[in-house]
Amino acid sequence: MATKKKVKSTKTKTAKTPLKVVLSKQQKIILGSLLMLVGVGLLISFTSFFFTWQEDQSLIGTITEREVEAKNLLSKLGSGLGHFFVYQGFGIAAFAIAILTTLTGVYLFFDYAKTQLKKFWFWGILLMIWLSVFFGFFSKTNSLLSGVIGFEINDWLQDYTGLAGTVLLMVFLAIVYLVLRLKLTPEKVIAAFNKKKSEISEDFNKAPSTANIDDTTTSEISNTETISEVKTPTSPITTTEIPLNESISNQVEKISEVKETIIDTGDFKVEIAQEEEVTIEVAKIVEEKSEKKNLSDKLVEDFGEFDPTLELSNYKFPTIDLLKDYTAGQGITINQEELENNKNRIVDTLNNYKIGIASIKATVGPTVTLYEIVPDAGIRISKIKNLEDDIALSLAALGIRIIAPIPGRGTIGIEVPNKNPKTVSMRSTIASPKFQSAEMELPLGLGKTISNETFVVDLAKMPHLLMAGATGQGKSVGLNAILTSLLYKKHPAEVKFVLVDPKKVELTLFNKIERHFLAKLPGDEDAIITDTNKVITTLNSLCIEMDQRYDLLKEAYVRNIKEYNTKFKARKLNPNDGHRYLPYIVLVIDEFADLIMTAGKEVETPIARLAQLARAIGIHLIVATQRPSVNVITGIIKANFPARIAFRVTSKIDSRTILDSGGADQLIGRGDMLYTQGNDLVRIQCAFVDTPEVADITDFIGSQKAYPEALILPEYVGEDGGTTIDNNVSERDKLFREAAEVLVIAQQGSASLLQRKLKLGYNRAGRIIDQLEAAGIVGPFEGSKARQVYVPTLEALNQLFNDEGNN
Ligand SMILES: Nc1ncnc2c1ncn2[C@@H]1O[C@H](COP(=O)(O)OP(=O)(O)OP(=O)(O)O)[C@@H](O)[C@H]1O
Repeated sequence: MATKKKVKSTKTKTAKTPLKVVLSKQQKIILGSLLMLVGVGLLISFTSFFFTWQEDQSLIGTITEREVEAKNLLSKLGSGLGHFFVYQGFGIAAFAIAILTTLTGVYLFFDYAKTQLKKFWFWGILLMIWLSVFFGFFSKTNSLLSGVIGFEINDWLQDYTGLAGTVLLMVFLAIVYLVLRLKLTPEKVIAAFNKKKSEISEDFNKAPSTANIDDTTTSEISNTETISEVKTPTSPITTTEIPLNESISNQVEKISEVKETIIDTGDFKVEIAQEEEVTIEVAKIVEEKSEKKNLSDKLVEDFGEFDPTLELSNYKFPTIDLLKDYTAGQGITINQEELENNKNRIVDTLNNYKIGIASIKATVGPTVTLYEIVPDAGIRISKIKNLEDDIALSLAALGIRIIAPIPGRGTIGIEVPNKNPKTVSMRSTIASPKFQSAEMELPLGLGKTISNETFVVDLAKMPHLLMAGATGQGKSVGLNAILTSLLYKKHPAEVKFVLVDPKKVELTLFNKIERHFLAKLPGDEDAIITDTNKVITTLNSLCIEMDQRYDLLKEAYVRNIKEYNTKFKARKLNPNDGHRYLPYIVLVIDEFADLIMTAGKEVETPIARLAQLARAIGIHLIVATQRPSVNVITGIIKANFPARIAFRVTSKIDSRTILDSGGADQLIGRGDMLYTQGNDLVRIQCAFVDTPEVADITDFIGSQKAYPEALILPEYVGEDGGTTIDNNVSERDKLFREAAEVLVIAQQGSASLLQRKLKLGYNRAGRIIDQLEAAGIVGPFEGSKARQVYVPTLEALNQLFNDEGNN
């Protein structure tokens, strides 16, 4: 329950951009020492005031004059402070102010958690007021005891409730204090009282009882050892043994005098010490207090929750004015004439096909207007759907989309593009309350829906996003809008990007925030990956990171990154055991088609693995492609990317590949897009963020203090660890060179190709392939796929052999 509450509170904390003043370590030390000295100064001046106030009294009013001499140890300042806090204020209780100020200084100086300090101040001030009122009873004998405030409150209370009433009220307040502050309960008081009582009675009884016991031991039998030595075959000896161990002695309140008892055994007499009138009073069992606070709670109390943002605690989120307002403050304007015309054309067209309309309603969006039609009873929906092209023709507009029926509304929607589409600026999306108050892990402000609502989705819930769109339709702008959203909402400690940009131009601006927001491979210079081979290494490295994160989650007994981080923040996971705060990792791949074409399975396999498993551990994928064909967006990729964005594509087939339905081919471009998360399609006008704006944002972030380096991903050592065969030229097969030429020409490192072309047996071909690998001509074994050929042309191969010959 308690943890639940905590989670909630941290949630709200992260949702709002923090505004609290955070002091640096140096500032804390300076302020702390200043407060400590002020506190000590107050202590000196108050103490001194008690001895000198009468002499200094005459100075009041003239205290600002330099010639005047005060007796207080802190001179006029001390006398003034004493007069203000002690005489005019709270009397002797004013010392609380001096003590609390000193304490505050100590807390700041040593950077202790502030929660305890707040409690000290709260209770300290209350106690001070109570004491000054209490001393008000005695202020007639000494006016300094209560100060003016204490006296006045006491006097006021006595006027209204009389002396008895005031005393009762003060007693009540004292009880409240004792119960709430010192957690005193009647049981505790009684237990303490009983303990004291038993201690006293024990002390009291000790002297005579020991004397008696001594007597008996010296006489005959006094302990069990001696009794066991006594052989008593016939009649058993009744012995009363009282183990006087410590715990019982505490509980036994009263043991009366011990006296000698004589037991007749027949043969001889045994005298044992026996206590007379043993009355055992068992003290009330005091429930052992169960320790409510474990180590983590104590750590949190002392140091506060772990704050991942502490290292960059002065980090400033980008300001809204870095973004341009493309609407120039204007919202959507409704063109009544256009609406009327479109409505008439729709009605006429449908009437031509004998479809009557019961009602029609228009919702004007930034780029399209939705006309919702309720057809007359008995009209088949498929009939309207089939008329899509005819309606489009009669409206003479590109990008008509018919939604029949609109899910959950029971109407038929016809989306008609506006004559003057409006740009939705990123600024309005970021500034919208919906985005600002979004309590999401990774909120993305994508743009505005047809009903002009800002559309915000959580990438963490998607959990991966596939984007497609023909060239120039707004894909890059969309990617920038996504990255901008995250930059406006997330601290560098909370999210890291892995950017793959084969086009080498789209994402370069983000290089400036490398040490804030990017992750890269160990030893790499650039964080933004443009080379296909590096993409493979990066993806595999992310798979290792994923596996490591799963191990951490398993050890922490949690199911996902959110629970893990909450537990880590509550200091329940020990960093010495390898636990660390886990930032979200967002992998962005622009131009996925290029990658699949060049690296195929090598890219597809780790992507599919990440997409399948990475959601729980906070790695999310955004994959964009120009060519949404089935050999790029394969079944396995599609199955793991339920969230998809389609900008305008060129054919219905492409639309089906990306969305599993048509529609994307009917869009009008320029950021007009369809979004689906597995069920409904939502038409959105993507927020527009231009390159200069992105540059301003990255400049703004890049100019701030950063981490020493980008987040370093785990090292991935590929299977190309080298073959066991030495690159020994003399031991090479006679057909080595020919084989190399065959493979370089075919650009395919397969043994079966050699078998066919050179008419070799399987074993010999395999051996030659190994030798070629050792020589660095072909890549390592890659399962069912042919090995890569590292030498691109025959010229290069000749060069390689020449170099070898020269060495
Ligand atoms: N949301 C939008 N609002 C208004 N205009 C847009 C929007 N998105 C894109 N555009 C316009 O379309 C142009 C091309 O967009 P963008 O560069 O994003 O296309 P693209 O799909 O990434 O193209 P390519 O695949 O060739 O890189 C932009 O320069 C801009 O003028």
